[in-house]
Amino acid sequence: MIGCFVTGTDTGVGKTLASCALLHALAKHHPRVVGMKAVAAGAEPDGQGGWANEDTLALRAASTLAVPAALDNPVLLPDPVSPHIAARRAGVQVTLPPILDAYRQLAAQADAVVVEGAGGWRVPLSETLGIADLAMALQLPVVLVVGLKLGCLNHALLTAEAIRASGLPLAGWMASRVDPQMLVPEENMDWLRRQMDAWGAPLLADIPWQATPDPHSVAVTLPRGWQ
Ligand SMILES: Nc1ncnc2c1ncn2[C@@H]1O[C@H](COP(=O)(O)OP(=O)(O)OP(=O)(O)O)[C@@H](O)[C@H]1O
Ligand SMILES: C[C@H](N)[C@H](N)CCCCCC(=O)O
Ligand SMILES: [Mg+2]
Repeated sequence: MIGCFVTGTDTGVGKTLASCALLHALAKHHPRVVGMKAVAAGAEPDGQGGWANEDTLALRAASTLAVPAALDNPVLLPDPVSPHIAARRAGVQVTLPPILDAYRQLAAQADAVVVEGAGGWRVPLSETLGIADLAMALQLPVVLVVGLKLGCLNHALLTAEAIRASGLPLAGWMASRVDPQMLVPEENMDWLRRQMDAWGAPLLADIPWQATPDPHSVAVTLPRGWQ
């Protein structure tokens, strides 16, 4: 069973796009791939009389294994805010055991599981629990998505350092060119690439700015081993 945990330098940097691309790529050689949005903050009508999170729906569309919502999105919080606040507002205490149980059930059925975090590495899930704790409990290699924009160099290095401190392997990183107006993007990429190389983290994808995000077009660019 292949698994990874996708984190980012921030919220809104392209983790969902990157996770869907990983699923499409892995599906080329692994018949049963599934995405997991362990903790989702924000829900929309699902068109079937219920509620669903848009990241969960995107991951589901990129998965080849259909599973109950309790497995691919064990925690769904209505408000699109930090999960610890969304949970408090919903009267929910986010704890690890139900999430780990859902992950184990997915891992038992799938050849590959891609778990998308929420926001960045240190986002709180409760007063005592955070995204990093979840990644450590899952014991998965981490893929870091860097939203390429002014400020991302600092965020990328801080996040890489924190992942290293957690003891989890940093399997690689992806750049997502979220700001088409960014000045000197290649110079930023060059510095990031050298820093991440020094961390032993290869660049897995350089995702161009896409007016309509297309995970299939990213999947075909991933290195061997991921597809
Ligand atoms: N390379 C890109 N080009 C253009 N738009 C992008 C790119 N990457 C991400 N986006 C857009 O930026 C927005 C945020 O991306 P996305 O939802 O993947 O972020 P995220 O990191 O998954 O955030 P969250 O913490 O909410 O899960 C989306 O509208 C997405 O389509
Ligand atoms: C609601 C949003 N789309 C994400 N799922 C959650 C982002 C939490 C960010 C918290 C923070 O770092 O300030
Ligand atoms: Mg997302």
